[in-house]
Parts: sequence; structure tokens; C-alpha cells
Amino acid sequence: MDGKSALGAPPSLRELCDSQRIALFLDFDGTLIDIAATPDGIDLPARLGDRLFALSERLGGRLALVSGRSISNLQDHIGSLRVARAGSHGAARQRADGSLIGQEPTGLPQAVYDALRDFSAEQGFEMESKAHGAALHFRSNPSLEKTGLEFAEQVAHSHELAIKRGKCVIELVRPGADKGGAVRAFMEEQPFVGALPIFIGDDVTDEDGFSGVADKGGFGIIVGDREKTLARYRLSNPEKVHEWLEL
Ligand SMILES: O=P(O)(O)OC[C@H]1O[C@H](O[C@H]2O[C@H](CO)[C@@H](O)[C@H](O)[C@H]2O)[C@H](O)[C@@H](O)[C@@H]1O
Repeated sequence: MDGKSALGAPPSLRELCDSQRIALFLDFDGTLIDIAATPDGIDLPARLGDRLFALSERLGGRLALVSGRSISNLQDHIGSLRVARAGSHGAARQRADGSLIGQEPTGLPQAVYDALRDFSAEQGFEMESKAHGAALHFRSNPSLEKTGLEFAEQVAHSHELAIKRGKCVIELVRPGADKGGAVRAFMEEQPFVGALPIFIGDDVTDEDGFSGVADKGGFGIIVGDREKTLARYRLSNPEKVHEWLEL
């Protein structure tokens, strides 16, 4: 679908909740918070964790954060999480009480972190080491994209890893997991099972989430502009997302 011109705002959350049981899947960067110059340079709205918990309570616990960040990194920024969450692009999944859904994923080989660190220092990328992956950020110099992608492809090939793309970032991860898989895993369990799922996200990896909710009869909401998207509706920025969620 042509996301830029065709998509309108979704019906209000209240309207949707009046007619059915809703489950919400929320991306973090670019959706709940504005994109910043660096991964740690983000500004969070006051008491975001408390507000997400209150929204989750209103939805009977059917709310999950689904982020490319690790769960521990989300907690470093938001504080202790009391809602369901998936980190590392869906590879790590926890219920609201912190119990695991599936196995805890393994990290990358140390040689990959070392190679990316050396490459970043030489070439001017900002490297982000994550629990289950590693990212090359080039927001401060977008002309680095091609060099970074070529290097990441070599490393991925040597270590049988997958590449995920995002906004000014190239990430190396273990193959197999995505945000759609996380949605499907939550939707098989209480309190999510049987609800109408809605995924809100802004980036390429969120398209897997849109596909996951569509498989279960739900729909996606894209934040900002994308040329092509599986989302059915659009909100223009994180501020509008907060308004829509009545956070
Ligand atoms: O799935 P998300 O929750 O949206 O996480 C995706 C990646 O977000 C972060 O990087 C992005 O946001 C940074 C802060 O605004 C920005 O500086 C960077 O350019 C963006 O790519 C995070 O650092 C990554 O680990 C996430 O995978």
C-alpha cells in the first residue's frame, strides 16, 4: 500500500474498545518517543512506565512493548516494566510478570562484537552492543550507509547472522526472530488470546509486526511516512500516538 498519501487516522481507541477486546503492540523508538541523535540521547515523557502500566490495566493486561532494543535497555530508560514486552526485535519475550515466553536468546559470538567495534572506530560509526545483537549507527554521517552495509553483509555471511535495517542503523542479529513472531507468541496466550491486535510502529522492522497482527485479524498503524507499508492507518508522530492512546 502507498503509505504516504492513502492512509488516514485510526478510529479512536475508545470507539474500538467499546466494540471489541483490543490488544496493543507498541514499538518504542519513533513511536512512543521521538528519534534522537544517539540511542542513549532519547527524551522520555515523564512517568512513561506508569502511564503504560495504567493503559495496560485499562486493556486487561493486553499491551506489549515490542522493540529492537534489548529488554534490559528498555528498562534502563523506562524503569521497571510492568507490562508485557519483547526486545531484540522480538527474539526475547517476557510476560508482564517478567516470566519468559520461549527461550532466552543467545548473544552474538565475541568475534562479531570485536569486529564491529574496530570497524566503527576506524570508519566513524557509533556501535551499539546489545544483549542479542549489535548495531552500526550512522545518523551523524548518512554517507556511511553503503560502507556499513557491505561490512555487515560480510560479517553476517561469515557468522550465519541476519541483518536488520532501521532508521540510520544496520543491525546484526541471530536469524529467525522478528516482531511478527513476537505478536503471534503473545496472541497464543492469555490475556491476549482472542483479542483484536493492533500494532503501532514507524520503522522497517515494524512491518513484520503489521503482518503479525493482520494474520490475527487486526491491523497496523504506521507512525510518520513510509512509501510502502502493510499498515491500515497512520499517525503523524509520537505526540499523536500519545494522544491516540490517551497516555
Ligand atoms: O524497534 P524500536 O523500539 O523502534 O528500536 C529500533 C532501534 O531504535 C534505536 O535506534 C533508533 O533510535 C535512536 C534514538 O532515537 C536513533 O539515534 C537511531 O538512529 C535509530 O536507529 C536503538 O538504538 C536500536 O537498538 C533499536 O534497534
